[in-house]
Amino acid sequence: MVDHNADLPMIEADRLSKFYGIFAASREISFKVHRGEVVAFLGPNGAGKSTTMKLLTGYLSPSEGVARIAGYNMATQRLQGSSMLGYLPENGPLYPDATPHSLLWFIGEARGMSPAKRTERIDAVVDLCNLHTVLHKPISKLSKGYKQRVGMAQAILHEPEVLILDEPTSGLDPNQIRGVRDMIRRLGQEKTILLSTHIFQEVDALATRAIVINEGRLIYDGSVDGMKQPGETLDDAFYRMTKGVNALTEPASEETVAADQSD
Ligand SMILES: Nc1ncnc2c1ncn2[C@@H]1O[C@H](COP(=O)(O)OP(=O)(O)OP(=O)(O)O)[C@@H](O)[C@H]1O
Repeated sequence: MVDHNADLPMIEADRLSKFYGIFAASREISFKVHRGEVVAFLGPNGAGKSTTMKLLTGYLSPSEGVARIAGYNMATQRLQGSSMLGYLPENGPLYPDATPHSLLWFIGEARGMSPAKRTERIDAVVDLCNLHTVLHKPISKLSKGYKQRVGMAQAILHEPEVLILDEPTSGLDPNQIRGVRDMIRRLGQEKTILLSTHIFQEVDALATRAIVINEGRLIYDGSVDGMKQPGETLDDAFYRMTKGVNALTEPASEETVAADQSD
């Protein structure tokens, strides 16, 4: 039985690790996100953000550690945890042959909603995500922006308290980015949200707290402003913390490499 008190973390990574052979995609990641927080999940390409999000949602099983959503262990109580959770995966919704309407209908059914409730909720998310014009087109034929909106619609269909959003604005045009950001801002007034992004403007606009991972390990968990040293932008702070991993810069000089290895 889960104790639903106000202090219960809505998202909890408890020493989560995922190994592929000897490679650790994430290693002993621990953090808690409390009700009403909007937290940015940052890290260079390949840092382990999507892996950690998949572990938290129960989509992947951890090699070690426990993922909890609203106190439910996602390995042993996944159904209960999933009922509280909406997840936008990195590559948007699957089922390319479905239409947004048939996908939402199917997901509503799978989540145990009555036909009347399904109709009511589909109408609501179609309005919220502005899907009217594409409702009966195959998802495979939709633009990236519309696919992403269908992904958001399926994530919020059952009015979950917790949202895990993996790069919700990636590949969108500036107007679509603004629309998705506005939606996240509105949802953030009521929900607990963990969102990964590479757009620092988005971090400043939406989140008050940031969790940074690099090479599978958690390297920062604190306020967004606390990441920055005096005079630094968020961009500078991220570069310093992750040492320019994956940055498209000139190869480091031997001196720099030697200095890097000494710490
Ligand atoms: N199934 C798998 N088998 C082997 N390695 C994997 C597998 N899935 C992910 N990885 C590796 O784990 C590491 C972390 O990947 P992950 O997708 O979690 O990174 P990410 O931080 O989300 O990156 P991005 O910003 O590019 O989306 C990468 O090096 C990736 O190649």
